[in-house]
Amino acid sequence: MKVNKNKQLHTPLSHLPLRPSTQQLFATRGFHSQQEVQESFRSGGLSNLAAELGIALSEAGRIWQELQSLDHDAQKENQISLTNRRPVSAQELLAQRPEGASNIITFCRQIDQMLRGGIPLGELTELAGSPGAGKTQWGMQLAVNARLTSWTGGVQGETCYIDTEGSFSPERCYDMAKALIHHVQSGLGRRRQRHPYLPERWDITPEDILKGIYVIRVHDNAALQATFEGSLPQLLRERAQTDFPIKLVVVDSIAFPVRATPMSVKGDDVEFFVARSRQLTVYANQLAHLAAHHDLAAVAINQMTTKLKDDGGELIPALGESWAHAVTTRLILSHHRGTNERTCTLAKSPRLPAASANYQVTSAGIRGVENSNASNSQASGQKRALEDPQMTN
Ligand SMILES: Nc1ncnc2c1ncn2[C@@H]1O[C@H](COP(=O)(O)OP(=O)(O)OP(=O)(O)O)[C@@H](O)[C@H]1O
Repeated sequence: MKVNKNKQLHTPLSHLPLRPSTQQLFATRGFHSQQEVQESFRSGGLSNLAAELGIALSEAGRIWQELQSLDHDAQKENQISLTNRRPVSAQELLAQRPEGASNIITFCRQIDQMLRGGIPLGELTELAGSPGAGKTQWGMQLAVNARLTSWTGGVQGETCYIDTEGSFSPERCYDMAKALIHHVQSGLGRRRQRHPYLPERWDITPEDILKGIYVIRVHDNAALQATFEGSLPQLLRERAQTDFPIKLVVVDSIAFPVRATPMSVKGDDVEFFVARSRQLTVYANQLAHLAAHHDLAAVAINQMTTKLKDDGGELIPALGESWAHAVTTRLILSHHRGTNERTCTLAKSPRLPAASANYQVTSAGIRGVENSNASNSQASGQKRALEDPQMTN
């Protein structure tokens, strides 16, 4: 049994937001503080911790990682509390919401309804899907849509597109931008009959839209880290005071560099896994922080992986549980074989019910599928452009 050496200096494990099964394990094996767990790890790595807890190495890795992510959250909370110690009521938080659109329209009516307006600003959204589901098409379409003006229900912003796979296509973006302008322009005449204050035309070219999409190509994890810590925050600051601040950051994909680049850790696979999960938690926190601080939508594109089960395999988003916990909203894209129809499923949201809606990839970009039986949006409430059937399809 482990002896409690320095209890008074450290928060008891029972006071930490750990999973009940982890709490119980620590209690039965005589671990009372984080310090004791760290000492066990330092003296012989995960295998020592696993032996002292009487569990498998992989389980010890998971528990170690659970503790590490708490450390990171605590650091972040400390940073925040240095600048803002006053509790804020929920009513104040609601009143502090910035004016104007708070979502990036997806251009698919049913998906916008499902998400109550589109991809939310101020938080991290994950788009996960199997190869060919249209993830990159989504990333580019959102980048184009982010430029929509406030009078079309848009957020009137620019995009930073972090391309880790080399799949960003300026030609495809150009086509989408052209189609978007055409779509807005062609509906304007009719809209002006009801809303005469609207301008006669949207004075913009596809080139203007492309100029507002900043692409950062990164080839490995080190470059991604440097981007999150340097060039991305710098770009956000530079654009913040302009008429078109960055309103969307797309990482396409977050999985590729993290899964492909070996982490600089010594030891076995479990330590590698722990280092990777920790790195992902840091990325998720950085993206969430930038999203909240700059009131932008952070979109991380993720791949799918097969989880082996007794009765076969199940396709789930890659990168594991701690990443899944860190994202605010999770959307899963799937492709119906033999058709162009695809489904977007809202798999995780802190405020919306689970739902799904269909979409297709067309030459003009991502578009909705009207009257689709497969659509199952339970969400009600529409916003701005959604009230106008001209804007989404
Ligand atoms: N100009 C276009 N017109 C119509 N469909 C297109 C066009 N360009 C791409 N697509 C369709 O988009 C799909 C590929 O989308 P995308 O590259 O976004 O997939 P992905 O989910 O990112 O895949 P991966 O994980 O392999 O990168 C294909 O089905 C392709 O046919």
